[in-house]
Amino acid sequence: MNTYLNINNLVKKFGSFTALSDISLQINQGEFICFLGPSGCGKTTLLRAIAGLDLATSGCILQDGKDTTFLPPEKRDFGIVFQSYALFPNLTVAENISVGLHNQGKSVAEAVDIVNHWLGIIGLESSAPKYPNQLSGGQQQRVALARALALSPGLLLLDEPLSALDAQVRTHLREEIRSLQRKLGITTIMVTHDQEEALAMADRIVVMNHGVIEQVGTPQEIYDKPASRFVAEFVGNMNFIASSVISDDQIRIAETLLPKPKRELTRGDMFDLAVRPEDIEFSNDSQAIPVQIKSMEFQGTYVRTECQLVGNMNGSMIKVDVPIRDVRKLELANGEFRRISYSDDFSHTFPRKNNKKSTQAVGI
Ligand SMILES: Nc1ncnc2c1ncn2[C@@H]1O[C@H](COP(=O)(O)OP(=O)(O)OP(=O)(O)O)[C@@H](O)[C@H]1O
Repeated sequence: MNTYLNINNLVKKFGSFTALSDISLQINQGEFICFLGPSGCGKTTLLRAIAGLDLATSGCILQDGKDTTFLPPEKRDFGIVFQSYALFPNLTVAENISVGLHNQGKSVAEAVDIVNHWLGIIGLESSAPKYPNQLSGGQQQRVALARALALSPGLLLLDEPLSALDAQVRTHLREEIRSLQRKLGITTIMVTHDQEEALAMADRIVVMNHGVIEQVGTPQEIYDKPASRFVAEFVGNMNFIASSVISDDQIRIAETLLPKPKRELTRGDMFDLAVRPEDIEFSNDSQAIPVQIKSMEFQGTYVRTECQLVGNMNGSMIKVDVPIRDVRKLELANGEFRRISYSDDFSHTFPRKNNKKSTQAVGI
């Protein structure tokens, strides 16, 4: 695959504060990449460095083989869409889309053709003479997208483009953006703090925290094989169950002894066993872990139960998601004592956060 954007050892400082610390990342031609992370992790700063809106302190950025690290934005080849629609309020929809085209030296006739083409793609042909304040948020964001794409950039940058929209419009527009991006084959980077959005849209997700990259991977890799405790905590739901290694082949969770996972764990280690709620099941196996069901919440396609480990009644809850068709078979009820099990293939181990000697279960 061709690398389109090559970011090497990028550092960005604001005074003495390091917003980006030694970021290296390769993005392939045509990929849809999401920068995902909590507020303040540096994702917008990285996007702005790529756009030239904030210059990097050190490191380099190559776009299509050309060093763009210190080029001003107007010398770079990208289109950008911001969270706030950033349309010119005094220009019509058609004029908003054509602004950059005139700057690019297109004739009036060429610009009209291009504008009509994009109005057709975003389904707003009849809105050409309207002003931005006569459009809904979703429509304005479509116009902003058309304006960015009308210039045929090599790179599309999207800075939380959906976060100001209501849930239904957001889901609809994310499908539209993704299918348009696939059709055009344009390399795209989207900043988001919404993990669902990233999991649904991205070819690869770059998970960031405190100015560093924690993990780069496909949505499935990020979800199934979180590379760090931070990723495991940030993406999806995860139980962290306090465990300890008591012998060469056994671990202990509360009062239950279980086979030791086939991982680098040695006798005496205290660790958290991380398991997603959907990867735990209620089991009739007498070796499984005894719990008491403390709450049940109907969630449509599944029921989320919160369970407490028997023998550790002060510990935090373990969440178990039961598919609705199993709920009927299992006849679960609040307050009941049951057993739960998990598979080693769908569990992870992380060093105990506050490495105290304890058998308390830590749920999220
Ligand atoms: N111009 C600036 N001057 C000083 N500090 C800044 C500046 N811009 C960003 N920062 C700091 O750099 C860090 C990263 O900011 P950034 O906007 O990249 O975060 P983010 O991950 O995009 O968060 P959010 O989702 O809240 O926008 C933050 O701590 C922020 O306060």
